[in-house]
Amino acid sequence: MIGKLERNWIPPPHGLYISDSRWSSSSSKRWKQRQTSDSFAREAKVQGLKSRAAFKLIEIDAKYKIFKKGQTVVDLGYAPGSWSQVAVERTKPRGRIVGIDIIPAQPPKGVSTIQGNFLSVEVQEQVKRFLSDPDRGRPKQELFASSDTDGSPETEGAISYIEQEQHDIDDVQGNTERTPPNEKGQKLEDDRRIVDIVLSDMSEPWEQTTGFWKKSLSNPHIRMMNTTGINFKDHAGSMDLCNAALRFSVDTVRNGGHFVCKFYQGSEEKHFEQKLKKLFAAVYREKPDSSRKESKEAYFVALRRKKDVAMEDVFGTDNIT
Ligand SMILES: C[S@@+](CC[C@H](N)C(=O)[O-])C[C@H]1O[C@@H](n2cnc3c(N)ncnc32)[C@H](O)[C@@H]1O
Repeated sequence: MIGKLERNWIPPPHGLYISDSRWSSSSSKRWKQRQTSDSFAREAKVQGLKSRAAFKLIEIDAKYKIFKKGQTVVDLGYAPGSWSQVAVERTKPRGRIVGIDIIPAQPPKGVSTIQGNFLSVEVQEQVKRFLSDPDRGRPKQELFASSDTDGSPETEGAISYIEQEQHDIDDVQGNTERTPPNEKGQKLEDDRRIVDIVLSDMSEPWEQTTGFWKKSLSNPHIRMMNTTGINFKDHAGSMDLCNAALRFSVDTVRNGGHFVCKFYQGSEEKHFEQKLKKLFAAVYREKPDSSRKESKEAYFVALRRKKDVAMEDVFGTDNIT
């Protein structure tokens, strides 16, 4: 079903929306009503996608062409998983997709997942450890395939499995001095950053009509960022998540890699945009057609990570924790 996703996909026309975006006791009923009258939700169902959110990423990719075969993609706030589904489809056959979410969810096919609060430094470190093996989470049957029907996977600029192996041999044999000593530190730093794209759609949890979380002992929904309909609160919460995603990207995104991040509009967004511009060559704001008009959500699309930009260049010396 997901094979129907095309790069030049044209969004279906909008259905009728119920204008109240706040969540109240009767909101579940309204949500269901809205889903049935929403052409994006209907289309998602037809295409076997886990949510209508997929179309936001499809629209972004149609415009900016961020995906290529073989990429490593980190999907922050992946659940229920429609962005990851799109990423798997567009990076196959050798791409690897790592999803992180605070709530437990069934991973979409071909996606490795880690459950945890991404605002926690420990969780971020766990994700980095997972990523540090460039082979981990990559489809095995494709890794050793001699050919594939779509042509060679594009891993332009990527550290492939074979290249990584060569690095290890060079280290053992002391061959690393081929790189001039003054550039060695930067080279090692560059080699460690092996993520091609960080996606963050972190915000309110997806609607669960039946669910474990309401009964959960750890009650995870009170720890995640839930949208409230109170604009400044949603904005502040989303800026925390955006900053966590950006910090992580400084450490993990390779030169030339990309960053897509949802935010709730408000006074801090300009400052965040300036930080993005320090790390990326081009920064755009997007409000995809498939994003509900009444929602204050929008997306930053930041393209082509620049070389030689450190954490303090982006966040300043006071803000390094
Ligand atoms: C709008 S949903 C993402 C939808 C997803 N992009 C898709 O296409 O299916 C937002 C997700 O962010 C997650 N989230 C919110 N705060 C988080 C946090 N601090 N750490 C990890 N995940 C978080 C929520 O649990 C929720 O599943």
